[in-house]
Amino acid sequence: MMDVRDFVVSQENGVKGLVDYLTLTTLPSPYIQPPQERLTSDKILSSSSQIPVIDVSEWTDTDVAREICDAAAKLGLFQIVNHGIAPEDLKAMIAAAHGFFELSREERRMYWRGSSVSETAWLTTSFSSLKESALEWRDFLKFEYLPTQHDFAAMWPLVCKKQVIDHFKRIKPIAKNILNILINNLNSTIDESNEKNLMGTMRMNFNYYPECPEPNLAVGTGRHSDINTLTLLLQEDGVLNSLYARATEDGDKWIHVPPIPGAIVVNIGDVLQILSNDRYRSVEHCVAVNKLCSRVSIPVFCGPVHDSVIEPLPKVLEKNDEMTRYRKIVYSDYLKGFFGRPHDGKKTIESLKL
Ligand SMILES: O=C(O)CCC(=O)C(=O)O
Ligand SMILES: [Fe+2]
Repeated sequence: MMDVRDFVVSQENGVKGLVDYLTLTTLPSPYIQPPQERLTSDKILSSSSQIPVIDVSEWTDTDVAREICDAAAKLGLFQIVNHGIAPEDLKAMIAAAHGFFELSREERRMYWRGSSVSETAWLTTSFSSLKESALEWRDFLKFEYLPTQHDFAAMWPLVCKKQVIDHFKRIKPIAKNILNILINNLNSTIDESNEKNLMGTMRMNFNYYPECPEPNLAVGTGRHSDINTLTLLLQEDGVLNSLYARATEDGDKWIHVPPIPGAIVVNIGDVLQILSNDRYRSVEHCVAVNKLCSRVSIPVFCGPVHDSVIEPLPKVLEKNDEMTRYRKIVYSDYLKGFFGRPHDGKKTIESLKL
C-alpha cells in the first residue's frame, strides 16, 4: 500500500499529483474529516440571497459606502460588481491558474515550498500538513507582490506570470477604495502612517481543488477567517457549492457564496475586526470539493507589513469612549499563531480577546 501522506506532502506531489497518479474510487484515509468538520446538507442554509451584491461603479456614492460598511459589519463578506476589471481579464486569470496546475509534475515541483526556484512564489498542499490530523483537499501556489523590489517576479512560472502581475495591479486600487470607505466610516483616514498597516503587503493564491472521489468526507479548505485586513477573491464561474460563509458567529449554519460571472468576493479579515474594535466582522468560511470537476480560486490578501502593531484605532476608542477589546500584537506574531496550527475557525483572533 502506498503511503499517501508521504507521497503528497514529503515527496512534494501535492493532491494534484495524487489524482493524476492513481484512479481513486474512495477517499484516502488521511483526507477523511471528522464528522463535525464535514459540511453536511443540514448545516447549509437554503437561500443564497443573503450575500450582498454591491454595484461599485460609483465609488463616491454614499449609498455604495453605506452598503459596504453594513455588509462588513453584518456578515463580513459581500460581492462587488462593476468594479472595472473586464470579465475577459478575470477569465484569463482563472485560465492562468489552471495552466499552472496542468504543468507536468516536475515543472510544478520546481516551486515546492522550501526549495522553490522563486523567493516570492511557492507551492504547497493542504494548510499546515505536519500538524493536521486530516489533510485538506487542496494545493496552492502563493505569490508575494513586491513592486519596489527589482525583478521580484523574475522566476515566476511563465504560464501565469504576466496575468498575476496584471491582476495585482488591477486589484490594488479596488482594495484601496474599499479600505478607504471602511476606514473613513471609523472616523479615520488612510494616510502614510497607517497605509502600511492596512495594505503594506499583498499576496495572491492560486488555490487548486482537484476532483474528489468522496467529497462529502473531505474539505477543500477548512473553517477559518482570513487574518489580514481585506481579501478580494475570484471564484471559477460555474463551479457551484464550493465556498461557504458562516451565517452567524455562534451557530453551525453556512451560506453558499455563489460564483457570479464578473464579480469579486470581498471578505473582512481579523485585522480589520481588531482595528474597528469589533465594528467589522471577519467572516469564517470554508470550501467544499466536487466529485466531477476541479476548481481554482484566486484570493488576493491585503494585509499589514510584518512589524505593524495591531490594535484598535485610537479614533474609534476615543469617539465612542470605549475600551479596547484586544491585546495588542505585532503582526508577525499573529502570523505565527495562525500558521502554527491547523485551520480552526477564529481561534487566532479569539486568543487576543480581553
Ligand atoms: O477557494 C475559495 O473560494 C476560498 C479560499 C480561501 O478561503 C483562502 O484561500 O483563504
Ligand atoms: Fe480564506
